[in-house]
Formats: sequence, C-alpha cells, structure tokens
Amino acid sequence: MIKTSIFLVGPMGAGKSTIGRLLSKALDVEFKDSDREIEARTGADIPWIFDVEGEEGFRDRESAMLEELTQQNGIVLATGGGAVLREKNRRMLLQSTGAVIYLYTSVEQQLARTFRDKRRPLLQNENPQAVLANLMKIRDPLYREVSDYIITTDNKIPRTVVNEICRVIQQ
Ligand SMILES: Nc1ncnc2c1ncn2[C@@H]1O[C@H](COP(=O)(O)OP(=O)(O)O)[C@@H](O)[C@H]1O
Ligand SMILES: O=C(O)C1=C[C@@H](OP(=O)(O)O)[C@@H](O)[C@H](O)C1
Ligand SMILES: [Mg+2]
Repeated sequence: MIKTSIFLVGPMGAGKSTIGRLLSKALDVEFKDSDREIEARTGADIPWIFDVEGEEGFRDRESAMLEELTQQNGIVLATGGGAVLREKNRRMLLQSTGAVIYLYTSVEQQLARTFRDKRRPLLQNENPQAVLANLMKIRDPLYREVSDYIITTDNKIPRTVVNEICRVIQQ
C-alpha cells in the first residue's frame, strides 16, 4: 500500500496508461487515467472534444480534471502527454504530495507505439514523426521540471518498467 500518489507524465506512447494500470495492481491502489476521466465527465471521447471545442477546450477540461486528481492521495494517475503544457498544471504537480515519474521514451518508440491508433487527434497528421519530435523538443524540459524520477521505457516490456518504478519509490 502507498499513502502518497504516483503521477505518471511523458509523451504519447510512453506507456503512461498501460504502466499506470499495471502499477496500480502491483501496489493495490486505485488507478485513474486523466483522459478517461475527462471523457466520462464530458460524455464524449477525446477526438470529439478536439473536433468541437478545439485543443484549448480540451486543455481547459484537462486542467480542471488535474486540479481534482492531483489532490487525491493513494492513487496511480496516468496524465495525458500535454498535461505539463500549462504553468498552472506544472505547479499543481510540483506542489502535490505525490511522486511524479517521467516515462522518458524516444521519438522512434513513441511513433512505433502510436502509429496505428486513431484516437490521438494530434497525431492524425501526414507526418506524425515530425509532430512527435517537435512536441518532445517543447515538452521534454517541462516533463523534467515537474518530475522526481525519470525512467526510460525504450526496449523494456511494461513489467520491467513497473518493477523499476516500484524500486525507485521504495528508496
Ligand atoms: N514498454 C512498452 N513496450 C511496448 N509497448 C508498450 C509499452 N508501453 C506501452 N506500450 C504500448 O504502446 C501503446 C501506447 O501505450 P499507452 O499506455 O496508451 O501510452 P500513453 O498513455 O503514454 O500514451 C499501447 O498499445 C501499449 O500497449
Ligand atoms: O500529448 C498530448 O497532447 C495528448 C496526449 C493524449 O494522451 P496520451 O499521452 O495518454 O496519449 C491525450 O491527452 C490527448 O490526445 C492529447
Ligand atoms: Mg494514455
């Protein structure tokens, strides 16, 4: 059991949702996925929100959701890849009592893990590799700014990443 929460940050395809779920089972705590919580509250999926309300509309919903989720104790939270974009969100992560873990992943592996998936509006573009590379340039320093630990996921199966997280949080 853990008292404080674990917040996973990192780019699309880092495995935040996959690893978050596995980690929550390993630690026997509740798992929350910011994107799924936003969808449940909105009653619509992420592509619909981007389509109808634009990225800023989605970011407003994301900020409101993070304000609630970063206050919760004893959960594992998978954030969305853009959760660190707003200064207010970074402050909430930094000031929370939880441990923030950056799942660092190369652009090549981000692409390999996301290219078939149509549910990420930002990647429905003719050059998703260029999009991911550009996002990483902007966001990598922001993930580093908010994180307590950085774990690389390249060429590791999810179970290995989960074990590494368990090891660092016990230190
Ligand atoms: N360590 C890993 N190795 C290989 N594939 C992975 C790994 N982590 C996640 N995946 C796969 O990559 C895809 C994206 O993972 P997901 O958990 O949705 O990432 P995120 O939430 O960070 O965008 C999924 O199909 C998932 O099964
Ligand atoms: O990187 C981003 O800006 C986004 C990442 C997505 O979550 P994942 O990182 O779980 O794919 C989701 O929040 C939305 O499509 C926007
Ligand atoms: Mg996810």
